[in-house]
Amino acid sequence: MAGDKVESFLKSELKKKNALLFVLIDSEVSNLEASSKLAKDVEKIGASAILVGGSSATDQIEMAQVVKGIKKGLKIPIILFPGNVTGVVPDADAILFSSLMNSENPYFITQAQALGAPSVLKFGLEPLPTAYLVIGDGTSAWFVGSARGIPFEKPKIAAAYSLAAQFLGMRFVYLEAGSGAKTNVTPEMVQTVRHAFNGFLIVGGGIKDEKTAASLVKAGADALVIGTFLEKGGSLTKLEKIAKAIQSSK
Ligand SMILES: CC(C)=CCC/C(C)=C/CC/C(C)=C/CC/C(C)=C/COP(=O)(O)OP(=O)(O)O
Ligand SMILES: O=P(O)(O)OC[C@@H](O)CO
Ligand SMILES: [Mg+2]
Repeated sequence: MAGDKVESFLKSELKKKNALLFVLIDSEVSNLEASSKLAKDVEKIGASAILVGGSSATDQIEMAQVVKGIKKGLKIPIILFPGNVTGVVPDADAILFSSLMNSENPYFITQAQALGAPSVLKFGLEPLPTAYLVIGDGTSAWFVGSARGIPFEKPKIAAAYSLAAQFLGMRFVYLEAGSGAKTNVTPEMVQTVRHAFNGFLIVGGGIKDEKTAASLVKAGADALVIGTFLEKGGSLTKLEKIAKAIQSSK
């Protein structure tokens, strides 16, 4: 079984930087060359991990090639972010081994996990046990994952799921508004979840400016995920400002 290298790395990064930037690379959107360059560039400006995945990334060969290509010369970990069993590929350092706890379809709660687990073991990936909570509706993750989205204005529901995740032994919670979401998870929800949950708190979906990033970190997020901003051609200078806001706002 893979050890706890990535989890320990993230914890030590947290001590140094107080909150972390994760960059999401969608293997379907960026080609290999662009992805490798992007991964190196964001490492330079202080990202702590690269997530690779997509809710409709079903081409396992393409995913595997992107992961292998990005890895060359990269020091920060590559963490798989699977939307299905097809998202489990070799050469990454770890995997968000997630259960979409508020899905209406048991496939996304336990079945994909059972089908994917043998490959996680075979590929030596470090599983990061993650409660993946979809907030709101209308996004790919919400639709593909058959989520009953937690309303943005119901932080207590998100906190109850996070507490349940903790009692189930999960060490990561991911509050997901969905890639390209019009509105991000609110700081109020992050704060309420922070009070209930002791582990590593990831927040993503629709984050594209320093002010929002700072407010989510102040509310208690440990890591923020940014994908669409870069997919849409957002500049690295602006991302660096967001990274600085994340790392100095607690
Ligand atoms: C642990 C294993 C093997 C599988 C987990 C399976 C689960 C819980 C899936 C959750 C549902 C789901 C579809 C999540 C998608 C997460 C994801 C990678 C989102 C980012 O991708 P998008 O950018 O939304 O994808 P598109 O670009 O395809 O819209
Ligand atoms: O693409 P964006 O909106 O940055 O969201 C990132 C991530 O939370 C999506 O799964
Ligand atoms: Mg995408």
